[in-house]
Amino acid sequence: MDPSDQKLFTVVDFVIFGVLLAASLGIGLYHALSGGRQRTTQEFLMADRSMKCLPVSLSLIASFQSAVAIIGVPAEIYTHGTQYWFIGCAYILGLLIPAHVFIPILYRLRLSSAYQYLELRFSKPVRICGTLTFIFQMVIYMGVCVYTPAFALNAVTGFELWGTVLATGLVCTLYTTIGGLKAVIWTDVFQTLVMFAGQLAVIVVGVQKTGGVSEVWRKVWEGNRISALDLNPDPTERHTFWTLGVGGVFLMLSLYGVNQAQVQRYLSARTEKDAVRSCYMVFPSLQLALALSCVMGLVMFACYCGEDHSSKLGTASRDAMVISFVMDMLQGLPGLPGLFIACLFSAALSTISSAFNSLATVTMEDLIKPHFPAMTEARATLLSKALAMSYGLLCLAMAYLTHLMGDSVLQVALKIFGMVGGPILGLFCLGIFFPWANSTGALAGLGAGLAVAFWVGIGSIVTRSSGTKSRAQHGVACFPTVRFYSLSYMWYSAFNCSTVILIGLIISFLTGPMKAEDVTPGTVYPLLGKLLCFLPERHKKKLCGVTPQVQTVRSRAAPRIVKLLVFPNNFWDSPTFLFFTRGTSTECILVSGVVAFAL
Ligand SMILES: CC(C)(CO)[C@@H](O)C(=O)NCCC(=O)O
Ligand code: NA
Repeated sequence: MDPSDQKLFTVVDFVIFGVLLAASLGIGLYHALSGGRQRTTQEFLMADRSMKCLPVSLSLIASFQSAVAIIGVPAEIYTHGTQYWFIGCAYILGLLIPAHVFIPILYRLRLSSAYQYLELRFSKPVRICGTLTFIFQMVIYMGVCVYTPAFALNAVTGFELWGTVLATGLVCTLYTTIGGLKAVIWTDVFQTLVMFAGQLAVIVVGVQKTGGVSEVWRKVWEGNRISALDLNPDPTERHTFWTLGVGGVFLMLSLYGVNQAQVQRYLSARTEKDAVRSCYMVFPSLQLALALSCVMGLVMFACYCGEDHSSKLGTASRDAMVISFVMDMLQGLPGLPGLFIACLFSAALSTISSAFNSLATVTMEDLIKPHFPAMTEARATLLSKALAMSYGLLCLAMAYLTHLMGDSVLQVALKIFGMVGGPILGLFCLGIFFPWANSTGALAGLGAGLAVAFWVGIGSIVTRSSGTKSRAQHGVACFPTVRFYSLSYMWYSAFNCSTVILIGLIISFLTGPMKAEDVTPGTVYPLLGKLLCFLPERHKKKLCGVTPQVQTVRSRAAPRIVKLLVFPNNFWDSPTFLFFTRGTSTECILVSGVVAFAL
């Protein structure tokens, strides 16, 4: 560290940063020594399925709100104005659909890994392909997450880059390995609060130094940074209402609907109601997080008036400029630079800890356990801990790979979500909404989805064109493929998800669609049945695969044989009813057993 930094960071700052690390480790240690002492995989990976909704909801926000968002969003607003803020519109459907479609289905199946669903609905190979795709996504993403704060800090303050990466990775690995999911969730709660506090501090000080709210407003208004709703339908336009508000819904679904890191949190909730409620509670907090990042970008603009400070920093990165702005603002206010660094690292730690734990879970549940059904619980837990630790170390290696990429970090992260998360979302949608889809279709769909995703994604990197077109270039005639490569990255999730569904359905129909009675009960959401509620009952049954199965069982109440009509996919209409006929009368029982009455 050179001498100028010693002015920037006082003892108080180092203490605050130290407290963050110590508190995170302390929470890890507490959960290693309390409760069941992390001796079962149920506790280590599922937090004993006993979490209440408040910690779960704060933890849900923390998973995908990393230093990438803290630095990347202000950099985006500073450069391009507030258009990105409209992604907040996508949070509505992006959280309502997970709460009312994905959570009920996944929670009621009592899964441990989201990808178990794929085996129940399709087959084992689909589950394994889904799991491998998820691992690929999270491993690349966590590299970006651990690298970003270290890189930005290094560019501005001269903190040793690889030392910072190593420290973050190791601290996180340690508390994740000893404390399990409980520690991950409770550190998330603490870290989310630190994250909000740090951003708020920068904004308050920044507004004050720029001369008050009205002055900030005047400058960003005159500087043309307040964007009107852009309704341009062109899919190559990087940020418009359609790319953000509609494409963003698919991005949100891939993160909040089917990503293991989030699904694991829903499954760790005490009850389904807690899981749904926590998903609802994400909405205001995520809006707050978005607003804080956007306002920080505006304050930065008001302060610098759009000047290009990158030459001063010796780096062309807008991301590093955000840190330099923050340090400018907070200089001479003991404690605040430390709080902001703590905020940055809180965001990063809470994301990579979720990644480590979810990766350990899927590797254990989807790849290892099925092959060793006789494994003892003690050994399985030990192995899970070893996995969490190995992914921690792998994360360090991935940080090095990110180092070689070099793009706006926000764009890199959102591209990964779209390119790899989009096809996984497609796989789940195929299973949940289309009862005819079969296993061959799912595999072909996933393969095609990933192939197209990488074709467009890599094409855009090579031709440097993903939605980077400016208005001046509109008239330029391009080759159709180049235009294809310039698809806005905000459409990646929707586009890749649709490819999987389309190819999946075509192949399913060619190879013989799934019959209603072969679909595992509880794995399909009768979407068509809900949409076509005006149709007569028997047509609806055909369309959404709710033909009752006739099962003959011996009832305990009446020891003779009764016929049981089970509506396999109609479980959605909770509470679930079982109809059974006895002689000429039909009886209906509420499965929960609270009410039983004769029809
Ligand atoms: C995931 C969203 C889009 C939700 O607003 C946002 O948190 C975001 O832009 N995240 C970027 C990725 C990251 O922060 O690691
Ligand atoms: Na985070």
